[in-house]
Amino acid sequence: MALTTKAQATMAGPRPVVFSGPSGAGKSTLLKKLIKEHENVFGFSVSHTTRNPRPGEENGRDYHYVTREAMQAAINNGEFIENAEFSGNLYGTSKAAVQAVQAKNLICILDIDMQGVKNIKKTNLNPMYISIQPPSMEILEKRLRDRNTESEESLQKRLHAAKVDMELSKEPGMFDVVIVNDNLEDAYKNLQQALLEPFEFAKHLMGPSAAFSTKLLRAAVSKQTFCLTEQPSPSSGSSSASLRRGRGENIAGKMLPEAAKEAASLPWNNIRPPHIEKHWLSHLGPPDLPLKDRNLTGFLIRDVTGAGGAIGFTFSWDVILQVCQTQNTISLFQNHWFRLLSILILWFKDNSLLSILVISIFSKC
Ligand SMILES: Nc1nc2c(ncn2[C@@H]2O[C@H](COP(=O)(O)OP(=O)(O)O)[C@@H](O)[C@H]2O)c(=O)[nH]1
Ligand SMILES: Nc1ncnc2c1ncn2[C@@H]1O[C@H](COP(=O)(O)OP(=O)(O)O)[C@@H](O)[C@H]1O
Repeated sequence: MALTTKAQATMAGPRPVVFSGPSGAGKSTLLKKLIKEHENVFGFSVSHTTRNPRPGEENGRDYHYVTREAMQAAINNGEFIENAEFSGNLYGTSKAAVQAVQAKNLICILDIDMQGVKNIKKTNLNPMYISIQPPSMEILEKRLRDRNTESEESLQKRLHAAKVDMELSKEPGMFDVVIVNDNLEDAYKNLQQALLEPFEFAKHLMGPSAAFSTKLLRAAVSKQTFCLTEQPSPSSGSSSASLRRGRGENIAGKMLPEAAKEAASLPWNNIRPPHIEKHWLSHLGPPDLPLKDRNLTGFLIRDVTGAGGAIGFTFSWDVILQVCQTQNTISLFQNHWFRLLSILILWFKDNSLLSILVISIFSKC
């Protein structure tokens, strides 16, 4: 057995995660906790701002604190992915800030306001969007007052912006996940669930190989499409063969042999919690969605067929099967010649384009 994913060539790194929500909703509180607990997985995109640092904030860690002139010059120079005016100050995400996180192969977390969300949607960053909302305006105001960081004027501006934000965030499709931060523990649990569910499953599958799981988590969170297989079988020989050919470097690198060993020793029943399976399958889109309209940017593959080792292949046999099942072309795969042809192609050519071509041609049959 093996687990693998492969990113589409156009993806620069793991898929980022955007956090937005009214000032005082609890974004920083939740983000700091998340990043602290998973520092090998998530990295914070340090924005630029013209506002003054608050006590305890650090230049370069919380924000890059700059003058309006310097920031405007950098914006004019094309150094920013997005920027916005909020409560009388400029804020912006520089290209360098995101690149710095992605260069470490971490999932980049952005904390931006609603204007930022709208502007990011016009870029090709393709993040997951999470909205953190307060339980009510009254509670938001109390938290902002208790935080004791704002003047009355700044507080009023934030409360005004919060009303607009809370309305806009209800727009369908604006966010992938909305978390109401009432009880902090519950909100954090929900956040973890949204981000880490694939990871939990992977951990369950992979056992205690933390380093591998971490890599898998990154892969899992950043890919939009996951494929599950039908029939587990305890074959891991083919995977190690692929490994020996040095094809396992993509996500798991040197940890793969260890992971494969662990996985081989796991019992085969009881490894697919149904709710997680449903969650993953939902990423494939509705069954009648044509292949070309699916957001097939990557796969998490369980190689259970013994048909060539999923490691290193963009599309293993089971993935093709899964994709085609959703397209009702399953009968195709009952054709032994086609099976043989696809296995041969996958075995000899680690070439995703060719696989896509084969799938496309045959799925139209
Ligand atoms: N568009 C955009 N908004 C940002 C950026 N950095 C921070 N913000 C937003 O600016 C707003 C004010 O942030 P801040 O002054 O730290 O106050 P706080 O949210 O009350 O802690 C928040 O809604 C942040 O999400 C950025 O780079 N771009
Ligand atoms: N669930 C919660 N219950 C009570 N207080 C909270 C909760 N979440 C955050 N806070 C507090 O509310 C204030 C605003 O949170 P913060 O993380 O600074 O919000 P944001 O980053 O969205 O502006 C902080 O003082 C924080 O300690």
